[in-house]
This record gives sequence, C-alpha cells and structure tokens, in this order.
Amino acid sequence: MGKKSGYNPETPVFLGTTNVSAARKQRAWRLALFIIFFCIDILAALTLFTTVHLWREKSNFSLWSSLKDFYNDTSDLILLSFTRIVCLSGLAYVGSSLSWKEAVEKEELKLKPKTKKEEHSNGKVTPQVNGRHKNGEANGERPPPVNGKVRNGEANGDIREPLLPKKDSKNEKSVTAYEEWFSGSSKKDVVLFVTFLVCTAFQAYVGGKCVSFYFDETHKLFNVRVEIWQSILMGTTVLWINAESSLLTRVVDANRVLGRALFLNSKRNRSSSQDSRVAVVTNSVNLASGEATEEGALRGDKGAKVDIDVDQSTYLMRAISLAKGEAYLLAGAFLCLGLSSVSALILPSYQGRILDHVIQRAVNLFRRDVLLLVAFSFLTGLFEAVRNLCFAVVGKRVLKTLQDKLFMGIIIQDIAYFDGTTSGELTSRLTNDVSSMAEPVNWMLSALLRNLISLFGGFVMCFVISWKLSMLAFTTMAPIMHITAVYSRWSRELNRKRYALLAEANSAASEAIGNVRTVRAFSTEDTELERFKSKTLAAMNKGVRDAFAYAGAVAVNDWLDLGASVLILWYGGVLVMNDRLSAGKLITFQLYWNQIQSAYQSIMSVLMSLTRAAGAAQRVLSLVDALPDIDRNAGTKLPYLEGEIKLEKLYFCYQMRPQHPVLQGVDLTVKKGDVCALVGRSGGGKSTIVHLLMRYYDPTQGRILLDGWDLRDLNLKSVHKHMGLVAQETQMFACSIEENITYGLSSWRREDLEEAARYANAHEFIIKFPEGYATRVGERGVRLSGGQRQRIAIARMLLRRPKILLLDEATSALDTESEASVQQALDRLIGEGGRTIVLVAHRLSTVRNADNIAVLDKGILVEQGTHDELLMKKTGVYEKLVRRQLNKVSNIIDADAEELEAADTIDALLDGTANGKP
Ligand SMILES: Nc1ncnc2c1ncn2[C@@H]1O[C@H](COP(=O)(O)OP(=O)(O)OP(=O)(O)O)[C@@H](O)[C@H]1O
Repeated sequence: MGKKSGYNPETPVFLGTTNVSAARKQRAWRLALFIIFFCIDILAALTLFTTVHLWREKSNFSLWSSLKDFYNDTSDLILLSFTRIVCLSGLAYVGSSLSWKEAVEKEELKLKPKTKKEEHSNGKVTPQVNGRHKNGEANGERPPPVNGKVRNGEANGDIREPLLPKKDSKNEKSVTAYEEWFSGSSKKDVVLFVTFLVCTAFQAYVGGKCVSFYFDETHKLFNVRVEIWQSILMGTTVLWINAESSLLTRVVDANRVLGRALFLNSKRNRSSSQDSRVAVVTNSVNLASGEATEEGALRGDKGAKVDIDVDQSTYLMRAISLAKGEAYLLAGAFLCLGLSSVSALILPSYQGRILDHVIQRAVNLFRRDVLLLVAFSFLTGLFEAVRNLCFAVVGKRVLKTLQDKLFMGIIIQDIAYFDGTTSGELTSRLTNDVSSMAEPVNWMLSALLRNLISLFGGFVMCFVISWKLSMLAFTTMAPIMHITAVYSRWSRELNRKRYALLAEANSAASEAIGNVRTVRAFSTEDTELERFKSKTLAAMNKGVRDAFAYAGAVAVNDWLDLGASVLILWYGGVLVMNDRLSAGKLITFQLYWNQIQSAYQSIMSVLMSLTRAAGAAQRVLSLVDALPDIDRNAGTKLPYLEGEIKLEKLYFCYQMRPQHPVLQGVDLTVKKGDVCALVGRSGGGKSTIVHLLMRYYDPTQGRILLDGWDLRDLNLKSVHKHMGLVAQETQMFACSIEENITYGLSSWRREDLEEAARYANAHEFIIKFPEGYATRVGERGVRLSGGQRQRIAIARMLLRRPKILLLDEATSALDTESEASVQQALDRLIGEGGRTIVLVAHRLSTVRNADNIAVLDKGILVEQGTHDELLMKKTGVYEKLVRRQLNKVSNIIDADAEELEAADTIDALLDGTANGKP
C-alpha cells in the first residue's frame, strides 16, 4: 500500500513546526551536497592542472594568452572550473537563502503567539468555543513582515514583528503588490535565469575551446590517448554544468515548494489565528475559527487534509507500481524494447558505411551491408510491433486498476468529504483525470526507455566518431534542457489548475442535468449554459496559454537544434576537407545526431505528458491515498445489539459551517425497545442526531453509546447490520424495484421481500406495474412518485429487520391515507417488540405514541417526556408546536369548508345554467 496522506486523529498535527524542522533537515542536506559538489569541482580543476601544467615549462605560461589561445592550453578550463565554483555556489546560495528566508519568515510569523491586543483588534472579545478563542483578527489573516515597518495600532508598546501596512493606502498597496511579486517566485526565477546564462556561456566557451584544442603529444601523461582523456574531461564538464544547474534549480525549487507549502498552510490556517500549530485539521479548530475550509479540498471527518505533491518522478514511480502486476508482459515488452533499440542503433552506422562503399566503389561490401541493413530494419520493425502490443495491453490494464482504486478511494471517504465536493467533480476525477493519468502509461515507459537507449547510444557513437564534433554539437544541449525544464515546471502547475477547472465544468454540467426539471421550471437553461461555458472557457484559456508556451519552448529548442546541425555541417565539412574525417562518417555522425535529437524530443514530449499526467495524478492519487478518518473496518464487531442508545453531552458542528454549532450538549437516553421521537423547529438538529447515530460524522465533543459501547470503538460495518435508516430524501438506484429493496443483501427470500413491501404499503402499487417488482425506477427513482419512493425505502429497511430503526421523516412524502397504513406497519413492527426506534417527525400523529419525545431547539435539548407530560407544561416548546399544528389543521379545515362552500355555489350556478336560469 502506498503512502497515506490520512490524518491520524490520535496525534495532533503541528504542520508548521513539522515543516520548519523538515525544512531545516533539507537545508542541512543541501549544504552537504554543496560541499560535495565543491570538493569534486576542486578535484576536477586540480586534475586538469596537474595533467597539463605540472609538465609544462613554467616560462611559457601566461594566463591571458592561454585564455585566447584556442589551440594549446587548458588553463582557461581551470579558470573556468574555479569561476564555476564561485558563480554557481554563490548563485545557489543566494537563490536558496532568498527562498529559505522567505519561507521561514512566513512560518515563524505564524508560529508567534498573538498578543492580547491583537485579539481585541476588531473591537470585540471573541467567544470561546471548545476552550479556544475565536479568531480575533479582522479577517483572520496575518500579513507578512516587511522592511521594519510597524503596523498601525502597534505603537502602544506592542512588541511584535514589523508587519505590512494596512491595505487601504493606495501607495502602500502598490508597494505591497511589488514586494509580493518580487519576494515571490520572481526573485528565484531571476537567480535561475542568471545561472542559466552563466552555464550557457561556460558551455559555449567549452565547446569552442574543445573543437580547436590541440594537445602537445610531448607532454603526454599516462599511456592513454589524449582525445579520449580530453573527451572524458570535456564530457564531464558538460554534464557537470548541467548537473549543477539542475541541482540549483532543485535547491531553489525545494525552497519554493517549501515556501509555497508553508504559504498555503498559512492560508489554510488563517482561520485558526492564535496558534497556527493546531490550525490544520480538527473540527474544534474549525469551530474556533468560524471559517469553513475551502470547497473541494480533500478532507476527512477530522478536518482538511493536505494533498500529496505529485511531481514527475513520483508519478513515474506510481505508474510503475501500478503496472507491477503485469510483470510478465512488461518483461517481454522490455526485452523487445532492448532488442529493437539496439538494432535501431546499428542502422545509421550501416547507412554511413554503405555511403563510403559507394564512394569507394566497393561492390561486394556494398551488397553485404545493404542486406544487413534490410535484416536489421526488419528485426527493428518486428520487435517494435511486439513491444507496442505488450505496452498497450499493460496500459489498458493499468487504466482499469486505477479506475477501480480511485472509485474505492472515493467511496470510502468520510461523509464530511462529500459535504465539501460535488458528484460532478468526482466523476471528472474518475473519467478525465484517470485517463489523463493512465494514458501516458500506454507508451510512456516504452518511449522513455527506447529513447533513453537511443540518446545514450547515439551519444556514445557520436563521441566515438568525433569527440570534437560532439563537443561542438553538445554546446546547445544545456540551454535546451534548461528551457524544457523551466517550461515543464510551469506547465505542470498550469495543467493542475486546468484539470480543476474542467472538474468544475463537469460539476456544473452534472448539477444542471441532475436538476433538469428545476432548470426547466425556472427557464434557467441560459444561466446554466453560461456557468458551464465560463468554466470551459477558463480551462481552454489555460490550455491555450500552455500551447503558446509550449510552442515558444519548442521554437527556441528547434532553433538551437538547427543551429547545432549547422555547426556540425560546418565543422564536419572542415574536417572532411582536411581529410581528418570521411564523408561517410560525417553522414553517420549526422544520422546519430538526428537520432539523439529525435530521442531527446521524444523524451521531452514524454516529460511534457508526464508533466500533464502528474497534474492529473495529483488529483487522483490524493484521493487514492487518503484514508478516511472514520475507519469502517476497525473496532469491535458486535454479533448482537440490544438496542440501547445513549447520547452524552453531544456537541457537533459541520465542517462546512464551523461557525454554526448544530448540537450543544445533548443528553438523551433511549432504552432498548423504546420509541423516541425527535421533534422541534426546522434546523434544530434532529436529522443531525440521526447522522451521528449512523456515524456519518463523529461528534465534536461528547459520545454516543450503543449498549454501553462508545460508537467510535465499534466496527461500523457490524453496527450498520443492526441498524435501518429511512432518510429524509429517499435514495434510489437506477435498477429494478426488487434490486432496490434487496439492496446490499446477499441472500433473501421472495416471501420476505413481498412481506416487507406489504408492511410498507408498497406491494399494491408495485404489482400494478406491468413488470411488477422488475420495474426499473430510473435514475434516483425519477420514474416513481415521492410517496412510492419512500415506501420502497421503508420496505428496504424493513426487510433487514434491524434492531435499531432510524426514521428521518419517513412518512413525510406520504398522503394521509398512505401514512396511516405505513404508520400501521410501523406500529406492527414496534408491537413485535425488541426494536429501538428513533424517529424524526413533524406530524403530531406520528409522534404522540412515542415512549419519549425529545424536543430540540437550536441544537439544545429543551424538553423531553411523553406526549401527555409535555402537554402538561403549558408554556413548553412542545405545547406550542402542538398548538401551532392544531391551528394549522383547523385552518385547513376552515379552508376546506370555504372551498366546499365555493364548490357548492359553483355547482348551484352550474345547475342553474343547466336549468336555463341566469
Ligand atoms: N452537511 C451539512 N453541512 C453544513 N451544515 C449542515 C449540513 N447539514 C445540515 N446542516 C445545518 O445544520 C443545522 C441542523 O440541520 P438538521 O438537518 O439536523 O436539522 P433538522 O432539525 O433535521 O431540520 P428539518 O426538520 O428541517 O429537517 C441546519 O442549520 C442545517 O443548515
């Protein structure tokens, strides 16, 4: 199982502190790397120096002339090495410390405890919820420090970090915006750009130097060929520059990512004001903050979670791990890949040789090599075909595995997660994101490996043919690599946003389609279309921006590439004309160079797809990896349930509305076999109690006991076996009535099914349908009436014969007649005894016979007792509710009477008309 990003409720998460200490570790690690790099650089420089200068006549040595001298000296390379050490280390240090400082300042500022004054900064003392103060700041935001300025209201002895000026001053606002801009990623981008220029200049210089370099054979050191020795050194230099540049990018990026993570956390944690270390995930913190967590964010029952960060390498590793089950197919594919790559690598050398044979008129050799070329071409094609087949099959299987895993990841999430997201967003992840993530797997692994083989094979072949020509050609490699790296980082972020927008579009579409009747009723088709179009437009704009940037990156890379080809032809032509290289070899070199280029382009396009796929993968894998906070499989399994329910000091608020306490210290006991009715005004928290009994959420404070067991210690699956719920909104699946009633049961008897339907007063209407129980109900049961849906839901619950029945306005959609018969059925069920029933109802007729009536008002249990006991309290809430309902009934009766009168008049009039009276 992969790394889980779930939040462990047992261990409080101090994200800020964790990040800072992790960052400190990272810093130490980077420092060590710098030192190692530094030492290797010195070593490389000393090697150059000893191999060349120790054996030179000192009198001849002049640094300036050697710098200009492209034929004899390498002192410039020594100088180059030292310059590189100084420049790159310096730049790395600057880049690293800039972003580091920024990150730490932000985090330290957040960690600083607030002064009392700040708590009162908006002129009021904030109330305590769960022992925490509410956010005292005006908007819960803490601005970062800037240039020693003191924020208004802090001149009164408040010793704190200087903070940003208030945003209401225009001037200051522009300074802030500039500071924001320049203290953000731009500073680091400037550093990176300078590094890039320095590296490229070094690279060009090394290239120029290498092609003209001539080593004096008399000073030959060991018994190795000078070209090989030099090519190794030069090659190392080229790679070295790239390595340092990419290390620098990584270092700066690591800090940037860290800074961003901290910044994001600070955004997320704004809500928690006082102590941002406890700001991340708990409901109590949300309560304290009074701010809801961002919609669409990953969250569990205990609060928001941090999405995992998926970069290209993580994506690649995960893609490989997904394909682990296909080991045999992959082995075959890799074998074919290796064979086809090797034979493809041999082809150019035969092409060059054939050309040389043509020039030399060597007919026999010409024929032999043509035949070999045909054979190698055939083998290459064959291996390629098998490889493609294997990878395509692996890709399809990986897609399926991923879809299954994601669906699993979604369906097990806490209900709190679904409160903050939409089904459209989730289906978008299941379709768009999954295919965007899995699609590259089809060809990516093979393309990557094939092209890597071509790249390195071509690289070696080029050096074997002419190291000088290679050094010249490779001058363009570093800039190309850098441009590609910069683009791919930028594009990854952009694509992540694009996918999020596509998901929003999907969500808007599915919402409109799901509520199509309301849309039609209000004629809001155009509004819905606009909503959808605005999202697709935003997504398209991002895609177009990406396309522009991609085209720009490709154009620059192509120019550099073409420039390298011109260099090859120019210098290669000079070598051929000076008889230092054959025309065939020049052609072969050119072919290998083309091969390197196309391999490189392919690798880049793989990396681009990787980049895009990583964006989608982040959204997919965050969910796949996220463990729900409420584990349905953990806890003690109860084989039997007596049915006693106890709520102890129950406090609760929903994550999406943390400022609104829904339950406030509810104490309630329902004895086994009793019927408890929850009544009260709308929004009082009745359904919430039912949700907590089903453990859709855990209470913020207090506990729920079932037969004396804390619900949190019980195995939820086993508890649900003994519980039956008919929810306020009946949920149907788009299948037959029979499948809906027997939903979730592995075995059942026909008689039981029909009996349950009869109990629920559903049998009669079901058998009137031509297809009876096989009638399909449509999506969410749209082909049934509300009352029919509710009766099917009741039958579904009754068939399970649960120990605890939870009826959340189970009869609300029934007419008086049906209600009476369903009530009769419920009474019969109650009469059977041994069942505890908690019912939420508005109708007096439903609750009056309950053993205990609990009256909830604004989340507080204000009264409880039997119907008669509660009516005795003349000024009680229940009494008022009853009185209001009776008034309503009498109004209805009056209205009916008026209606009857009116009808009589109409009838009389009609009769009169019929009788020819006026
Ligand atoms: N998922 C949710 N996220 C945020 N707030 C919610 C959520 N569900 C309910 N609420 C809020 O919680 C409060 C209590 O809701 P609840 O459904 O428990 O009330 P109720 O007493 O059952 O009302 P009614 O009789 O109208 O069904 C309401 O103010 C409601 O707006």
